[in-house]
Amino acid sequence: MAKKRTKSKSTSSKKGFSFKPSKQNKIIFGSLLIVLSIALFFSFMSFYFTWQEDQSLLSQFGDRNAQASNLLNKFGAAVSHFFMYKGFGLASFAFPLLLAVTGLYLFLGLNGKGLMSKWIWGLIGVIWISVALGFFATEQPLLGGLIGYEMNDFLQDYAGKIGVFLLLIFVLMVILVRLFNFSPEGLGNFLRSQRNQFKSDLKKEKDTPLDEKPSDSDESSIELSMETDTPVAVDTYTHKNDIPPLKSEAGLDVNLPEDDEPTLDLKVEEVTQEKEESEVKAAKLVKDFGEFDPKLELGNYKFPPLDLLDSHGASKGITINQEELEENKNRIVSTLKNYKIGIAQIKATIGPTVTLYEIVPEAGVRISKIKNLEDDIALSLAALGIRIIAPIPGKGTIGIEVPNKNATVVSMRSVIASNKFQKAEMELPVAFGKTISNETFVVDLSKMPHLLMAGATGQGKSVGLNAVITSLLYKKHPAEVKFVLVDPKKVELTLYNKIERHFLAKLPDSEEAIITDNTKVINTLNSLCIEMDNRYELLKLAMVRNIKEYNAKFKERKLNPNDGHKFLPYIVLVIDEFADLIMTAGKEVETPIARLAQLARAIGIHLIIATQRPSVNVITGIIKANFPARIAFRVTSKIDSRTILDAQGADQLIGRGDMLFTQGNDVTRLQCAFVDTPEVGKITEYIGSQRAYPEAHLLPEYIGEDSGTGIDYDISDRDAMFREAAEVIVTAQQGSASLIQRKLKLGYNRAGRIIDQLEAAGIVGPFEGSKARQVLVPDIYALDQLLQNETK
Ligand SMILES: Nc1ncnc2c1ncn2[C@@H]1O[C@H](COP(=O)(O)OP(=O)(O)OP(=O)(O)O)[C@@H](O)[C@H]1O
Repeated sequence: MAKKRTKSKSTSSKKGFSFKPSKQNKIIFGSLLIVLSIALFFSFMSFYFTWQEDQSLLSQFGDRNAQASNLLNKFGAAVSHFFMYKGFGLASFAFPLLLAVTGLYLFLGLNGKGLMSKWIWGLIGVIWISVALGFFATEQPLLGGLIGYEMNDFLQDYAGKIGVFLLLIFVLMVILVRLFNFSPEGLGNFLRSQRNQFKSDLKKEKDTPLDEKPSDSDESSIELSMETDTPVAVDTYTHKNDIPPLKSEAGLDVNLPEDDEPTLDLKVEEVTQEKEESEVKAAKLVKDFGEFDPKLELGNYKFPPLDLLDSHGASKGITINQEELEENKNRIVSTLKNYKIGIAQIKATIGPTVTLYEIVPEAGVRISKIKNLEDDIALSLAALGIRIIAPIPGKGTIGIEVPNKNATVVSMRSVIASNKFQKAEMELPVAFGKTISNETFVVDLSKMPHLLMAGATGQGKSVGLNAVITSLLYKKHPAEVKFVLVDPKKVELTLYNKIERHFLAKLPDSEEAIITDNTKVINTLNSLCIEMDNRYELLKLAMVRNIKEYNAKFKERKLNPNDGHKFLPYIVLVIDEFADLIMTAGKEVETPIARLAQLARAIGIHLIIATQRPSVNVITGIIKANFPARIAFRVTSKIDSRTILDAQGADQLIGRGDMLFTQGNDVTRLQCAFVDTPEVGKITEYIGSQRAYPEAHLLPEYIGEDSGTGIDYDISDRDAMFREAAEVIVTAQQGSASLIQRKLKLGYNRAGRIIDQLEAAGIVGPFEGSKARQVLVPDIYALDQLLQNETK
């Protein structure tokens, strides 16, 4: 390898600027050039002071006794005379520089590809400087040297002074364009940046005493005037006193586009480097401490055992009376015959509450005919709650569901113990119950992503909610999921108080975690909206798309808690009686619920809403549109069924946990798992008796509309949208924060603050509970008057 490398190096140097391929020779020759360049530099320097004294000695170079005043004696005097006097004057300093650069290239064994162009441009520069000095410094011919003087003279004889001047300008342009990529825009940018820097320097200078200004920058300015010849740059440079060398060099480079590029490169490198660094750091942290375990704080937490649940006599399995089966079959066949519908085949599937008779009609029978006769068939069969499915989706058969005389209870215990639930690899697995074919039905709440539950009173909603919560309690650790429970009925969810410090979330200042007061519900919903916004911000910072990816990244220790990152538990909001809430608080709850339903799925906030009044003013279009997953328990009318499911059928259910579930398209009939209040009590008792977090999970604080009453706001402190908000309120004659939110697309906090400011300004009245505030200004004209009088 090593051999290969030396070989390739030597071949590349052959192509470049090298005389001898061997490394030693290059070092020797390089050192010679460096030494020579130093000798030349000192000779040239002292030439300016000694040239007159030494001039007479030039002819006596061979005389050993003759001593020159030049620092390098006769050698120095002769060489300087040749370069400076007879040659290019001051520009000759470029030769020691070029020699030194060449020497360094050779000495360090660098690839000498660019050397040739350095020499060419160096020589062009030398000629230009010497001619320019010959042109401008006519009084001091030594500055331009003989060549500069003579060339100038020669050119002026043909082109005159102006011609030579223009020629010098043109060559300068060529040098600037070719060598420094000069362009007018670049110059513009450069001057602008210099002006800004100059301004900021001036500002700084005001703070620093004048005598601190540097005086040692002359050397650099000489060097630079030779190299770049850009007075602006030199001028600015001398004004600087604290710019690091790298920056000042870049600043002096007239080639601005090039100047931009390296900084851009540098940024990109920084980012990738940072990323790599953080990844390495994360890997090291994981190696040292293992992955982050959110459950560690309650490491000894024990999941509730199955024994806490009752089997409700379901261990016996489904008992079906053979006679009943036969009887039902015969009645179906004869009834259909009455309507002239022939049956080719009939099959029964026995479920916990209903038995499904699957019928294959004779060829030529139209399905629509059977569908139309649904009510008549039901009447003839004289059984309660017959549901006809014509045809069964995905099958060419017709289904008739007939309730069993003795329904079997589906116990929560049996569904929790089922393999399907135990092995469910879901984020939020929920075991609802059993299907008609007696299979356990498990769905992922995080995929739903929100659930609407409706049904007439006493049909099993509360049991359904308990089944959902119980499923999650059996599968999730307190660190992984938090519940926000809203219970306007005040009795249904109280049992969960015991697990407040394990599983519940609440507002910082509230005493009770379970919310029973409607005004608190509004605050909680708005607080959840803030939590949602905060979580989106975290997801954005972490560059992930959803809570699952975020938590995975956090566990891998790729997200720094010092930057505000934390493990995010799922939040499940359960509202037991939505109708009551929407009747009293109206839009104020509908808007945040709709917002949460629309946006919260990615950040792990899921809503479960139950209502016993499934009318359109409760389940509004906006709510429905955002709740694709719906459960209907038995309802009293076909209209209610349509309101919930967009299909009929819920009116034909038999109650006691008999339900229809839809997640968008198909409707599945299920028997809800039964979990009784004492069982829930035992579970919460079991969890509640274990070590808990110091307090319930705290939601972000929400400053409600009522909190700002009576506060005198300074006019200058008003929100930028104050005026627009006032116009919206006055035009609509409705003083509600949610109106401002909607019309001006503002956040809850901000709209709340604006309402307070409007109250302080006397535009709206004080907070009146669930009602909108009174608007005290009748029209826009009066508003204008009021605001004008304020500023006087
Ligand atoms: N899945 C079920 N299996 C067996 N029985 C059930 C089931 N669900 C409900 N029941 C029975 O129905 C009764 C009423 O249920 P639940 O309290 O859930 O009704 P609800 O719809 O919440 O009523 P409300 O709206 O008045 O609160 C229960 O006490 C229970 O006896």
